[in-house]
Amino acid sequence: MSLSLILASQSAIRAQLLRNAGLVVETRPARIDEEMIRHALEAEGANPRDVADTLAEMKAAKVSAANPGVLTLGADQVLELKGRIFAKPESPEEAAEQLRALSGRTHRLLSALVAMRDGRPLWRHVAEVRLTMHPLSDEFIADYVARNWDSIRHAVGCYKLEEEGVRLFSGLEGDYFAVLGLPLIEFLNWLRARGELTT
Ligand SMILES: Nc1nc2c(ncn2[C@@H]2O[C@H](COP(=O)(O)OP(=O)(O)OP(=O)(O)O)[C@@H](O)[C@H]2O)c(=O)[nH]1
Repeated sequence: MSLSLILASQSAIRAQLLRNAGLVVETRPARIDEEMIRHALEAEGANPRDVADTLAEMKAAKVSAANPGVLTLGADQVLELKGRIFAKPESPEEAAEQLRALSGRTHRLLSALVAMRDGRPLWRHVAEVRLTMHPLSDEFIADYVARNWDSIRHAVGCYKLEEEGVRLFSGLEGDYFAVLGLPLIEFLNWLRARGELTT
């Protein structure tokens, strides 16, 4: 019998990664006001890691409370460049501006996952990935965004590593799954240690 869980996320790739691993996943997006919470946390001086962890926990908590007894996951990603936090782009222009800022530099992606049951945190992990972009011309950026906007609009970094976005990078230190949306290996290790996975 495969493990069943609720994923408190609208992220299609997060659900796909968990299903590809053989888990039975029901998605229930948490729909919290991430921007308001992120700004409040930053105003209190929270660092990007804590912002991602807190948002992931809040998403899990909201959905877990409404689904008693069911293992519920909340996830969040924060992109940080030189202390500045980036969120998902609202427009192609914003995506181009963000990619110009990331071009030729190394940024951090903090990918948080929190597991809860009945509103109680059982496990949490924040993976850090350092991604180095090679220098991109403004012309390439404009063309890349025009061709990929419908896809990259759903990604915090304005790129999808499993698609053409891989071409933007000259280096990556960390976990591929954490870039896509969640630290999958660490989560499966925890499930296995609890005896909730047979392999
Ligand atoms: N497919 C893909 N998605 C990416 C990549 N990098 C970041 N993302 C997505 O960017 C989004 C980060 O924004 P979040 O606020 O954490 O999540 P969300 O999509 O708003 O969904 P919620 O969990 O409901 O908040 C997630 O959906 C990630 O899966 C990537 O390389 N590939």
